[in-house]
Amino acid sequence: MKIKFTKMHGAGNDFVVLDAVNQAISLTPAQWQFIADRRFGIGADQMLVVEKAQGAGIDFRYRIYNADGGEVEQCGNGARAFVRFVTEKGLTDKRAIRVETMSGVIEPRLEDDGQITVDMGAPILTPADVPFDSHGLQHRSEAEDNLWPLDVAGKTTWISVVSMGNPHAVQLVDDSEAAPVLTDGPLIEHHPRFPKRVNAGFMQVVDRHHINLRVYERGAGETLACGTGACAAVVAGIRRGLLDSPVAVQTHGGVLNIAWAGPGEPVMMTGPAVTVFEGEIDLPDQL
Ligand SMILES: N[C@H](CCC[C@H](N)C(=O)O)C(=O)O
Repeated sequence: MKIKFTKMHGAGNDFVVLDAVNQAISLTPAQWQFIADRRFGIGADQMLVVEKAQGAGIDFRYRIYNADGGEVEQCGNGARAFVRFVTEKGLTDKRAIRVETMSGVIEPRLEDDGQITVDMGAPILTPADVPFDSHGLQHRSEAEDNLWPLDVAGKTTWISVVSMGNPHAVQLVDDSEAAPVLTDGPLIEHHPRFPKRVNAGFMQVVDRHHINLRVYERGAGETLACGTGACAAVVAGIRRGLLDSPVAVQTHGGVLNIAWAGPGEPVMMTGPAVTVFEGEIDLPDQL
């Protein structure tokens, strides 16, 4: 099955983007895994599928698949790549676009300087809605935030839990480069207290307007940047009284700028999106 694709990235978080407006796309998890494979396939952290809108007043729908083949609710860097894609493909002439995802409608906007700002919606802060199973745990209050003790390989790790439509567990570390991202990341991702698994963020506060962040992503492993992870980390840092909006989030792939005015308010994310190359893959029908 021949499929045209566009290879893109947002701050190094890389994507294979498929136009499902002009070609029918219906793949199995094994086929998504094949596309994501960096040796046997194209290689990507996530695959993004751009479709015609389904709801009134909505311009597009976009679906997100992790490298492990699972469909997920939200992708912040992907939302910026989506805007670059539909603009470059001439699928819209709008600068502000309403796009429906599995977790609701977001509003990305192409800025004059080429950066893209996305209204990511308000964070979800009730543990059960993240979802996080807090039963039997005693949280620790820090300013506006509740920190939860997570048993990670016999060690207690205090985490904030935040959903940006997708689940995040954010912990504070002294040095993000020395943080146990590759050892503790998968243990947190698959921790039984996260029924839908979780993205594990490791945040180092540099000052009240700057953090370093690494994220071990659900279904993808450590990525060079995580947009929703940057949003979740800034929300957690502001609630803990450690940060003031706006915050520059330094990731291994570049800087994301996050602003949040407080509970009930949307998180605004600004960052880059780059088209790397176009291609066509002859995808095996049976995998
Ligand atoms: N791995 C994430 C999806 C992609 C999120 C990340 N790439 C972003 O930019 O937000 C999850 O399973 O929730």
